[in-house]
Amino acid sequence: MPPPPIRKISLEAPPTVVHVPPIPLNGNGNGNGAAHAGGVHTPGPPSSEAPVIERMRCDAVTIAYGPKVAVNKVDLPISQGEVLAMIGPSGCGKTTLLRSLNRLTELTPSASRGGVISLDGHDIDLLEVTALRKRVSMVFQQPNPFPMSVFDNVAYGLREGGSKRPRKKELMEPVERALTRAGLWHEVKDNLDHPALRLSGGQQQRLCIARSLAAQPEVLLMDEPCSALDPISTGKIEELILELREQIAVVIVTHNLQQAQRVADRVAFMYLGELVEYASGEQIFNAPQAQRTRDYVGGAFG
Ligand SMILES: Nc1ncnc2c1ncn2[C@@H]1O[C@H](COP(=O)(O)OP(=O)(O)OP(=O)(O)O)[C@@H](O)[C@H]1O
Repeated sequence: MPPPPIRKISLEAPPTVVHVPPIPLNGNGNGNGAAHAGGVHTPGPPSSEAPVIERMRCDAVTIAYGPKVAVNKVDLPISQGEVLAMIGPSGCGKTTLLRSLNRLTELTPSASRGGVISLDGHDIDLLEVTALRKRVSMVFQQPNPFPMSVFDNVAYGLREGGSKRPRKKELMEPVERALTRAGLWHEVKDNLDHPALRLSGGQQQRLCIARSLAAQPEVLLMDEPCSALDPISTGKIEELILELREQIAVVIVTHNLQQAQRVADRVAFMYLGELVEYASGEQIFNAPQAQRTRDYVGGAFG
């Protein structure tokens, strides 16, 4: 698909666009500099000092719906070993950018994209799309379990694509592992044959995460995963996010700035399709560089 024409978005006051510096792989192995040094930003460091490894990268990514540019020339690294939160007011392009990471934007006929998105150095446009979506998996705002049993929901990703259909017995161990990683095993282990739709909203969302994890993704994209959940379920998902970041790259879109403070090592603040500031959570919430970021995290606009 040809890249869309790069149009200047008209802004009353153009935001300061901060170019993304390369992530330093520093001595403490988490690439965060002072991100964990204290202040309001409190995600615990990965327990095993997991190294930060860049898995994906956006270079000059522009996405338009017809003539309307929704994301404008965004450069962004996405790394395993830390959680990236995308924040910004409604309509600033967070979801559009997130969905482009596993080419879900292609499902919207009017959408076109320019720039390059790479996964482990390979242009995702050159990858087979089903394989890409297994490697870069998405959890949506509303839990969307399939109308089948708890077990079959998680086994779905394992059964897909293989030349031979594995037996239920062979699937039990990977299903248990995925449900355990999603923090749901103990709540459902005696009811694996029950319909998934009978689970609570929070359990359904963790089931969807387990279904994604069963396919062993390298990147997990989460679009407002807690917006439909109560505080206890939200807390469980946030704990899970912090555990997962050691093994995979996690990107979360959230409107909830407290949530971003709790879980994010890195934060990308977007405004009107531009990446205004990309920095550690510590910097974004305690010492933002751009006036627009200061206004947003300070609550001057939402
Ligand atoms: N399918 C679509 N067709 C046309 N325009 C779209 C489509 N989806 C999104 N847009 C537009 O693209 C821009 C960015 O939308 P997007 O949903 O990515 O923003 P967002 O920051 O995720 O917003 P929110 O926080 O409200 O979910 C908006 O102006 C929106 O109206």
